[in-house]
Order: sequence, then C-alpha cells, then structure tokens
Amino acid sequence: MTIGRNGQGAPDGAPAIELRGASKVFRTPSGAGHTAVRDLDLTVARGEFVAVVGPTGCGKSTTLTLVSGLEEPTEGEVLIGGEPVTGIRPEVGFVFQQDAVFPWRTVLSNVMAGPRFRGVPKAQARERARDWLGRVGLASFADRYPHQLSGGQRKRVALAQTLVGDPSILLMDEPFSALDVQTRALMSDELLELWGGARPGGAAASVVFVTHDLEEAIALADKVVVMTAGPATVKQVFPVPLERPRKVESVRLEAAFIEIYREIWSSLGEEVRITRERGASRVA
Ligand SMILES: Nc1ncnc2c1ncn2[C@@H]1O[C@H](COP(=O)(O)OP(=O)(O)OP(=O)(O)O)[C@@H](O)[C@H]1O
Repeated sequence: MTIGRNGQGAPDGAPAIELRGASKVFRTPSGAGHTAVRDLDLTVARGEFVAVVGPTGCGKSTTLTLVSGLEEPTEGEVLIGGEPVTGIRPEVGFVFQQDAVFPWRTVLSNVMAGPRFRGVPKAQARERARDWLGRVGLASFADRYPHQLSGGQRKRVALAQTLVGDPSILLMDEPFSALDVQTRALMSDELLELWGGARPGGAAASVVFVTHDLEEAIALADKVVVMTAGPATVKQVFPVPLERPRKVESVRLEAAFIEIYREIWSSLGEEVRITRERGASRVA
C-alpha cells in the first residue's frame, strides 16, 4: 500500500519541497515584528520522509504553514515541485495534533467530506472513503460518531480523511502527541506501512513530520532536521540509514539507532538548553 502520487505535476527532477532562505515575521498585537523562522533552507526529495525536531516554540509549525501555503514567507522562497507556493494546493495533505472531525457526522461521512467538497460524486466518494476506512482498520466503525471512538481510532479517521485525498505531500504536525505511548507506537507503525509499502518503487508521498519526540523522529524518518532555538533555522540534518521496513518498538533497540539518537540529542539538547535559559532569564 502506498500513499500518494509521487511528484505528480512537478517539473522533472525538482524536489518535492524546497525552502530557500525562507523567513517569516509575524506582526504581534503591539505592532512589533516577531521573527518565527529565519533564513531557512530545507529540501525534501520526492518520496522522502523528513522529521523535524526543535525546542518548543522555535518555529516548526510555522515552517509547515509556509509549505502548506496557509502563510506566505516574508522573505525567501517556498517551492513545491519546483513551483512557488501561492496558496493551498490539492496535492498537499495535513494531519494535525487536534482532530479535525465534524462531531455530528459519522466516521464514513467525515472521510467522504473532503472528496465531496472537491466535487467527487457521492457514490464514488463513499466508495473511496470505505476503501480508506478499511486500510486504516476501521471498516466496521463507519457508522460510529467521533465521540464513540478511542483516541487512536480518531487518529486513524484523521489519517483516512487526509489520505483519501491522495496527497503527494503530507504535512504532519505532532499528529500522535495526544496518544498514549503504546497507541503512539502502533500508529507510527501503521503510518510507515501506509506510506512505504512500495518503496523503493518511488510512489510514496513526501512527508514532513514535526515532533517533540526524538525516538519517534528517528524511527520514522529518512532524515531528521534539527532546528535551532527560535527563530528557527536549520541547525543540522542527520540521515537515518536504518533499514526499512521498520517496526518502531524493535528498531529503537538497535545499536545503530542508539548511536544516531546520541548524536542528534547532543545537537538538539544544546538548542533546548538555550531555549530554557532564555525562558528562565525572562522569568527572572
Ligand atoms: N500568528 C502568529 N502571530 C504572532 N506570533 C506567532 C504566530 N504564530 C506563531 N507565532 C510565534 O512564532 C514562534 C514559533 O511558533 P511555532 O508555533 O511555529 O513554534 P513550534 O516550534 O511549532 O512550537 P511548539 O514546539 O511549542 O509547538 C512562537 O514564538 C510563536 O509564539
């Protein structure tokens, strides 16, 4: 099973995502400027799974919003498939920490909503939604309402809701952070299975996955990007040369995993310390 139609519509050879010298300055209510992201360069190849880690508040979500087209960079460029991002694009899917479900609609109706909104005829939308509910293991929950599901099941609905749109680019902002540790590991495995089924056939989606959890980042990704203390810029990029397919619970016990973890943590830990000290000095 694979997610997405890799690189569809992109000029040949262009990476899936590229940020070139991207900066974002927000206007605060007092009128002052707040730089959330500064001079950020990042490339995501087609079919690549990139995890982004960094201290709290450094600008990770802002980076995702720039890629999504929800916000424009104040300076620099953001490209998808070699083309400048000028707004929300249909080939980009999102999964956020908060579930984006309609509480008054059944699971099936929630998953059908996106395709229906994009003009897919009802019967076809229903068929696609049922197909995705099956793939995420919720075939028998189609008639339930979101409040009748567990947190993990709701997350599967969110995945189905996004993946039914067949995104070639998947942006995920701490999607599993509200789940307990076991469900989280299970969901990570399921995500890898959905994403990477046909690799290296080249049909997997390009993923940017923001997380606070370094173990999760390493277990999932082809490369881990460490952001600096805010304003965010890329501090270091670490390739993760662990074999696939991976199972989260076993891969994290491998010697190579522990070695990579140590390396990345010493880079990330420094930025976390800087952020903490800034916080402490503000309080003082
Ligand atoms: N719309 C906005 N207006 C003003 N400031 C903003 C806005 N959005 C984000 N910021 C600020 O930009 C900085 C980066 O925020 P962002 O949410 O990108 O960080 P983050 O790394 O995702 O944080 P966390 O890890 O805590 O989720 C923060 O200082 C935040 O307060």
